Amino acid sequence: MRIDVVSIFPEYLAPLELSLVGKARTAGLLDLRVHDLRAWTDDRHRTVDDTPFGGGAGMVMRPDVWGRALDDVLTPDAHLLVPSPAGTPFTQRTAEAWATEQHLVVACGRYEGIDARVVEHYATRGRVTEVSLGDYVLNGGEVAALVVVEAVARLLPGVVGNPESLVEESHGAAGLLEYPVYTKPPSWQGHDVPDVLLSGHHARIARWRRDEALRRTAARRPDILVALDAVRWDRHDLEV
Ligand SMILES: Nc1ncccc1[N+](=O)[O-]
Repeated sequence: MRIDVVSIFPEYLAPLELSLVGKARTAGLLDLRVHDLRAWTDDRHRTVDDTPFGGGAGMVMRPDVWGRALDDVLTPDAHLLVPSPAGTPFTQRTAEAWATEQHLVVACGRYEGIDARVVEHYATRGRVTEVSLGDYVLNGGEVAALVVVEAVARLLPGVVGNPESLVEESHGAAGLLEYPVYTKPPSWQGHDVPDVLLSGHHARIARWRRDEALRRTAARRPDILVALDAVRWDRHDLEV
């Protein structure tokens, strides 16, 4: 998979050189390219923004600079992603879908955003998705780019050492939150590991883990339970 990220702060994406994503790149599983949007400016001051039509505070990123950048970076099968608080929510399901793509291009906007005609124009030529991490305002799309790249890259075959570890996760296939995890020592600061986990009784352990996932999800994310109408569970299991 190839991922291009375009930003006026390319150094913001430096953490992607590290760890998991770094390994994926050296293993040739991920071709990640980070670009400085200012490389496509056409003036001495390397200007990327201007005042908004219709007035209002802040600045808007110019369509012509983004157009030259995206014309260079996009390929016919690319999916253009534009992080924005006005985007559609990014979830594990989104990450799974995008992990099967050939080419993702992330356009990181700053200021008040990118001139709307950029999304409009490229939507006529290929797939474009305005995507949101959540209902809060960041100063730009770079943090979202880091999140999207990590969430997608870790799903690429061969990137995570043990694919099994991708299975039992929060927001995994069942959509529930993950159960609590423990390791040695069996007792720490007066807190003991639940006995069932030391029992070696796999069926009971699996049941306990499922119950804990349901309990946590009901307590912290009832919205997920409501959405998971397909989940077969009895309320009495939850004892909540
Ligand atoms: N929440 C956001 N704020 C600014 C830019 C991008 C954002 N996002 O969620 O992708």
